[in-house]
Amino acid sequence: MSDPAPAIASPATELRTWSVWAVGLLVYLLAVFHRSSLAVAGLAASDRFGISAAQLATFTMLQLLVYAGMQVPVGLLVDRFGSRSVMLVGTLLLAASQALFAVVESFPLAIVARVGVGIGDALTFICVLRLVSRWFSPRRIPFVTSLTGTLGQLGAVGAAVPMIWALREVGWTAAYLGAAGLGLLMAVVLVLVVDDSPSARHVRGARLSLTAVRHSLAASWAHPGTRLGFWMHFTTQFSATALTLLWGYPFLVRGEGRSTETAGALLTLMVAAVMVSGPVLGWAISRHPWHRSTIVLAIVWSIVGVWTVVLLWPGNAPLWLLVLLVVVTGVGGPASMIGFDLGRTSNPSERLASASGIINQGGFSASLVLVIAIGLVLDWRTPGDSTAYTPEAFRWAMSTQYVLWGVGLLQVWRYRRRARAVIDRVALEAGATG
Ligand SMILES: N[C@@H](Cc1c[nH]cn1)C(=O)NCC(=O)O
Repeated sequence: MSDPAPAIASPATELRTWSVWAVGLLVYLLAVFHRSSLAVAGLAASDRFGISAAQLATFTMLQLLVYAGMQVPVGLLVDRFGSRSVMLVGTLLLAASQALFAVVESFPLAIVARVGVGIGDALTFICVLRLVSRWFSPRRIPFVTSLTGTLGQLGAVGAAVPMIWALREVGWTAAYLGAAGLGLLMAVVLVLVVDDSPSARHVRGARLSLTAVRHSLAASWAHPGTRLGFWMHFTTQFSATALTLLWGYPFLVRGEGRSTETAGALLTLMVAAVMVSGPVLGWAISRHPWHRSTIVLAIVWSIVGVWTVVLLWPGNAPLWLLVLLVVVTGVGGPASMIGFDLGRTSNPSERLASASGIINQGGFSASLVLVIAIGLVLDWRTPGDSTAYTPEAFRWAMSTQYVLWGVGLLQVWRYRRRARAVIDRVALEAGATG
């Protein structure tokens, strides 16, 4: 139920389409960069704000909380005001918040800045998804959507090495002001290049009233395809997100006895797995849209299987098993993008962004719950106030994932049956291939 296929005929139109996408992608990449820019600055942040490791983790949790909580309002805003306007506000807010983070020295003000980063970040991704569905033909949307999610993760890689370098060479304030400056630059490029659709600079939806909002959200949620998308997103990505945003490094070093270099290499390998599997999954679901949920179930069961072997392994898991773990878990990230495709084919164009917002909430809420649960269980299984977590404590903590997998798999299975009962397979496959 996406927009009618735009006629992508001339090379000039093709070039215009890919230019708009490239700018949208760069803005999303920058949002991921800002989101991740604190991960490598942990020690410097502790010194600057005089905070403990637990307070440092508050930054990550707060950002996730704000991001997840903003998804539905942002979806509604995008349907109402269009991608161009909302994305511009998001980019400026990200730049302003990073600039604030660059100059403040107190923990409460730093929290305000990170909340700003969370809101600005939330204003980005749904806009890019909406641009993709307006600019590309339905046949290309699943692949381009997947490519967007995948390439966007390079923002996290960009946040690692350059930020480590900048923090060391130019110091905290200049490093974060530099990051903010990139946002200003992108805002200018966005204004120059991005239009909401091939035929209009701005595409605005109907005015938002409380009743209209209620009806629109209720209609999206009532469709089993939207719910299936939500639970797919919920179930696939939390393991990878919790590892990359906070717990991967301590788990590999303290829980599995690996050196810091090996842990870093394993987490980099996870990003490589995302890069390779994203386009493959995008291609697979554009060829076999009816089997989207089967692909998701197979991936989630593989993630559960590998984690189970790692957690049951007596002593430290061997390196080959940890390699398998990060690769299979990493594939969960791009697999979550399949959820958005369910949203696209189950909702009319005018509420596509709000449906995407609902779906995007799934994975990030689950990730937030997991990040908190791991922290709580680690503290519970570690004597006193020590943060010298043992491998045994990590085994307990990582096992909390089974609750989320259990709920998610059950819901995917339930809504897959309901969605299949209402989706017209012939029309779906014709739309996807034609
Ligand atoms: N699951 C991510 C996208 C992704 C793709 N590969 C790895 N992760 C997602 O939902 N992204 C939304 C966002 O704002 O990043």
